[in-house]
Amino acid sequence: MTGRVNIRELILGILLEINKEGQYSHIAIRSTLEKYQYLEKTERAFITRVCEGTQENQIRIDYIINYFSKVKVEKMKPLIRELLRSSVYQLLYMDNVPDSAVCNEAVKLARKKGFYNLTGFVNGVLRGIARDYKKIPFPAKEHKVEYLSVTYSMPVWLVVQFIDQFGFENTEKMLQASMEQRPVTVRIKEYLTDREQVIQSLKMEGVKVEKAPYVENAYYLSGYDYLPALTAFRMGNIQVQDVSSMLAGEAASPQKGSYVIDLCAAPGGKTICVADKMQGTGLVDSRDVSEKKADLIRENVERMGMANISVSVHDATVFDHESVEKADLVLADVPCSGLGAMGKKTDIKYKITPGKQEELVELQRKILEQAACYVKPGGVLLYSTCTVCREENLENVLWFTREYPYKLESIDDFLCEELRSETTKQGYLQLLPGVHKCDGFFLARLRRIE
Ligand SMILES: C[S@@+](CC[C@H](N)C(=O)[O-])C[C@H]1O[C@@H](n2cnc3c(N)ncnc32)[C@H](O)[C@@H]1O
Repeated sequence: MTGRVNIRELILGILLEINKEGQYSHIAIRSTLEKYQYLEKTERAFITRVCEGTQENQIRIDYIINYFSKVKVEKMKPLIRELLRSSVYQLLYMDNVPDSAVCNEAVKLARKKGFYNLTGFVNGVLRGIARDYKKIPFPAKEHKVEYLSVTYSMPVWLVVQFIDQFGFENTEKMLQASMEQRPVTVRIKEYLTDREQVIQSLKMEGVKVEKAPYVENAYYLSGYDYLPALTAFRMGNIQVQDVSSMLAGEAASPQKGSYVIDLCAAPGGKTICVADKMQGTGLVDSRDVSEKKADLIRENVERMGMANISVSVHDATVFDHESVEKADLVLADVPCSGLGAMGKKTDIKYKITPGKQEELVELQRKILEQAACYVKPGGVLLYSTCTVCREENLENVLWFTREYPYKLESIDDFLCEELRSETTKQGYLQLLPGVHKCDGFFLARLRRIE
């Protein structure tokens, strides 16, 4: 590794930024990598892997450290805590890094950062773990909450909520799935696009293309270096989107010529999907809360070559007189806790708290209140989130149907046989990672009755 900078010191800096200063992990990692652009590819990969892995497995790693250390993790100096965490990750999850190197580097770094009196402590804890890791008594399966929390590094309050809502078995499937890697999923554009030709072009560039489940034009891609460099991407024939999100477009299923308002649209996934389904007709009025977000939509709309989309900045919690009873279809793909995609965003599970969840429910209902006014009588409101929490999903929809003149209507006609169930007949679908073959997601189709 290069002598110019200590890679493990950079990792320490990133982890402190995330856990002490509350930064999102992908932002902290990205800004460090941008700052040190001269690093070699292997060094960049090492930094990303250790930071993401340490974050993802933090609760389990802390359990291990606490077993070997008299001072508990939460009482440690932040720098020593992050140093131990990232070193334990390397010891236990990275076979190609020798244990002695991990321990020596950690001791050197503790000394460099001025913690001379703690070098013996750091050394003792790490060598103890390297030697006796197999002796740790991890929680047994009978202790359901602790077992799931430590095995899958999931905060206890979320484990309790999940078991209550989905039962133990489904919760374990969800948590297991959240730790597995899945290939990137893309939607191949429908309108004026020859799907077979797009697949051929991807294959010719060495990409492995596999059919993804549930949606006709959903595919898994792997084996490429840089997705934006692929011809199919540059030509606007494919759009990165999880199958769960594509299902919102399926359930929305707009008529040709419709006027659609997408209230929370960035980066534009569902906007594009719905506009594509209208085959160049009608208009999708695509909105988000800031200019920065609107630009993200514009970038994607332009690349995909969609003419029936207009993009603007609008706060969905603020009433818009101009839109009253104008839309055939309103999409309310609201901000949410994002726990359906916790496998992709490793720190989401630590950032959300019961208080933040309550605030989100309030925001979601505020957006729904406005959305209710924009749908024409007889029109459709499609509510969706990328989370699994009942409070943000079914409970919001049931509240909405009590307060506003809407009723849930069956989505069975828009879904493949495999996804149809009692709830889809009633008008909603809760997807769970590990139970379904996609991210966690919720969608409900509501018809305005007066
Ligand atoms: C789940 S994401 C939307 C994803 C998007 N529909 C797609 O398919 O690509 C939620 C969006 O809500 C936006 N948002 C948050 N608060 C908002 C508000 N008050 N008004 C409008 N949009 C808001 C966020 O900026 C974010 O882009």
